[in-house]
Amino acid sequence: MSDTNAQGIAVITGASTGLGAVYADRLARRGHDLLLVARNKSRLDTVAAKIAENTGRTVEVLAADLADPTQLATVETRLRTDESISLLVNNAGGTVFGPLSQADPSQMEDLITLNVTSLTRLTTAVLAGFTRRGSGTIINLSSALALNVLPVSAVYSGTKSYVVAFTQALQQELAESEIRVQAVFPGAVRTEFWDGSGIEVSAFPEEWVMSADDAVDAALAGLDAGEPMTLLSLPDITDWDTFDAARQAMIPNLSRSVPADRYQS
Ligand SMILES: NC(=O)C1=CN([C@@H]2O[C@H](COP(=O)(O)OP(=O)(O)OC[C@H]3O[C@@H](n4cnc5c(N)ncnc54)[C@H](OP(=O)(O)O)[C@@H]3O)[C@@H](O)[C@H]2O)C=CC1
Ligand SMILES: N[C@@H](C=O)C(=O)O
Repeated sequence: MSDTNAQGIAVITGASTGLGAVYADRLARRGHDLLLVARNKSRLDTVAAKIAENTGRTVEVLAADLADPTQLATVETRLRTDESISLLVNNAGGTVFGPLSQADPSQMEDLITLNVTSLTRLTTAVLAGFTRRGSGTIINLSSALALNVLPVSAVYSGTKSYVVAFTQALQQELAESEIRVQAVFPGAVRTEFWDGSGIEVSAFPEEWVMSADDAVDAALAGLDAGEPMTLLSLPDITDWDTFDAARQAMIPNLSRSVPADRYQS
């Protein structure tokens, strides 16, 4: 699945800072031209100018709020129609941590719109061209909190679990094609993600928190190795295989004409 000396445009959402800005740098160094998406145009311009100067690649920016249907549609149209696009990183995402009983429903809805709806619509849009051209790569940012579900992460963990199921289904749908889909599970990474989230990343022990540089380099190493699921700090990836094998082992018994014995009197 390596895309070293890559061709084509890589589209990275949430590229104005954090993991997205590092993905942009690394993918440009691998030979991609870039289309960078986020809300803050001046920050995007700064990231783009630096990468263009360092790598000589063409770097375009598209300022868009992916939680806004009209602005999202503009990005979708570009993904659906630009035949040069070869890679999409669905990285833009946010969080709010706290008990759901005290949550603002509108804020939760906005989180779902960004983390789930925009990722789904952008993937659908880019797949149209990937399917026509018979190749392409999609990288979906999930989270360790898809697996480490906490009392304060009902909506965030829910959105990131969606990313896992969505990615697994797509991997099956596209298994016979040259289109690759990877889910990435970062643990805590030192970025602006934590600002205003309800949790101070500075309160975590140093050994829990990865740098954005290390996180993206590890994620791309997982991509190069052909991993469908990349759990950045998990020492043994076969732990994931064991976990997923247990899920699959249940499948033959998940739909039967009669309830399980324990539900019958
Ligand atoms: N940091 C961490 O500990 C972890 C992060 N992740 C995931 O990794 C991904 C990247 O996180 P990280 O880099 O840390 O986050 P940051 O908060 O550092 O960056 C988020 C990026 O998304 C953009 N963004 C936010 N909202 C929108 C929006 N409505 N429309 C368009 N762009 C938007 C931001 O730019 P702008 O404000 O300009 O729009 C920014 O470029 C997320 O999906 C996150 O859930 C997963 C696990 C752990
Ligand atoms: N994955 C991180 C947040 O999304 C974490 O594990 O804290």
